[in-house]
Amino acid sequence: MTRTATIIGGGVIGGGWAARFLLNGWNVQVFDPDPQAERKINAVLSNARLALPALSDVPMPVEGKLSFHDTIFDAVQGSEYVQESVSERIELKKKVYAQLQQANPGVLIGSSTSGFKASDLQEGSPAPENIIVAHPFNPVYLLPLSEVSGSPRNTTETVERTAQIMRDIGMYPLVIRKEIDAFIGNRFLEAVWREALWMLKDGIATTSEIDEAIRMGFGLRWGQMGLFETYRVAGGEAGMRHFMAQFGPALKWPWTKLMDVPEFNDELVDLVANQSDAQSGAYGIRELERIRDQNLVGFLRALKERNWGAGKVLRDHDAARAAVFHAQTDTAPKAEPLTMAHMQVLPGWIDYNGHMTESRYYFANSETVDAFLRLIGAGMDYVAGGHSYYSAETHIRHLGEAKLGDRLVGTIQIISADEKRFRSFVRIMKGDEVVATVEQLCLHVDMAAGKTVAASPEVWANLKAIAEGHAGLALPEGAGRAVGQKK
Ligand SMILES: NC(=O)C1=CN([C@@H]2O[C@H](COP(=O)(O)OP(=O)(O)OC[C@H]3O[C@@H](n4cnc5c(N)ncnc54)[C@H](O)[C@@H]3O)[C@@H](O)[C@H]2O)C=CC1
Ligand SMILES: C[N+](C)(C)CC(=O)CC(=O)[O-]
Repeated sequence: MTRTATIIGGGVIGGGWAARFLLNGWNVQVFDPDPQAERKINAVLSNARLALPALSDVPMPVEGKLSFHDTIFDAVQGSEYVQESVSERIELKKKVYAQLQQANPGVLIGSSTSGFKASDLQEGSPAPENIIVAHPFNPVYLLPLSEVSGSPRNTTETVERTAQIMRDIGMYPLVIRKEIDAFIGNRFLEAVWREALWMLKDGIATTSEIDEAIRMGFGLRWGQMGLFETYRVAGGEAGMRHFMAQFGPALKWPWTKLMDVPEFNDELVDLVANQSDAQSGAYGIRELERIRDQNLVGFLRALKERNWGAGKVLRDHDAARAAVFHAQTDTAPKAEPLTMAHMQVLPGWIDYNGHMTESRYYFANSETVDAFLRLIGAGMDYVAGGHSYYSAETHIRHLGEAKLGDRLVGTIQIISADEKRFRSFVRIMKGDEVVATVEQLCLHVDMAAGKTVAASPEVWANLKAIAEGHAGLALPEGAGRAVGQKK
């Protein structure tokens, strides 16, 4: 059954949450009194639709339904979880909770607050145990971190339930073990922000120079190793102890002005805003958001490739969603082509003609055949034992078009098989339409010897059972055809 989340406050952060829930298949019910809220959320959603699916290697869930409501009462009906993202004013947040808890007693409320502790937010509530902090980072639809911070009034179950909801939408819940203002991320960022303001105020650097110092250097390191792992490496072979011995004394040197806060006045605002306009004013905000998103997708893809940091979260989320599709594949012989793979045309699969690029048809065949090999017992364990199937010949026919977001299914029919080979006919289906067929000959090889040999008795028995099931099927139209022009 489709799950439902309520978003109260549809600004920068509420819009990002709405996109993350929707693209992960949840229905989303929004309340925001701003008449522009619907337009703004749709603008965020358009950017998110381009970015989030580009991180996925398995089909995205079917997008949930987005609805806008005139009252908090309506917006929270039938909802399993509320993400509150109204402006950072504690009285406003508490007023919203009172209305939510009256309309839907027992509903779990996560707050996006950047700094209020859960115990502050819970004050005066009849059900404080159902209010917790789930603090995200912008853009919420791409960055996985959600700082989950409860008070002693929250039960362990509530904390875990919140964390699980975050995981369900592909996030990384970092449960904060001790209640503090601003949690971990913002406590850290606030220190950096103060130092940057001091450098501007003292005329040491411009906004642009400070940004270059970050993005040309340590910012790149932080995104993949954080602070401590980075410094451990900086200690050389002696690691962290050597690093501490070398740089520990600097803690007492006047490197930072952390204890002091620059006076916040119009002069400071003008200084920062004018320099920022000069630095980045040539771009519109939505344009900057798209540039940021594309860069983040590239970084995150690189991390995913290495199964490292935030990239590991992406892989785990893919694996959880892939399990749903695996449950919809065939697991036993039958007298029909077997459904082996479910795919979705993702942004990186599109070519300059605006449709699925040709190499992805080969990929779609590989996904289908690899799943088939796992089914007959020739998966990765078998390969680790030194035997595998290699493809010897492949013929792809393009019969239709697949466009961004299309959902594809790969079916396989075994045309012939013996102990040393099989000839397969894969249909790449979009609904009932066959968009491509891929005919292939695969040979069973001894990988060390580099030659064709008979498959193990178990693998051959499984393959034979499927081939016998398909023996009565007609030779598919197009099978055995050579490449050529019709006369
Ligand atoms: N902007 C950021 O970088 C981040 C902000 N946050 C937190 O997220 C929350 C929201 O911040 P932003 O989205 O940046 O602010 P925003 O100003 O973009 O959006 C706030 C939204 O709340 C709406 N609102 C005001 N009163 C309301 C009410 N009674 N009911 C429903 N909606 C109401 C406003 O109309 C507005 O659309 C804050 O608690 C903030 O600290 C958390 C992480 C990052
Ligand atoms: C500036 N901010 C305090 C609202 C930032 C955050 O809360 C997290 C972020 O996205 O940097």
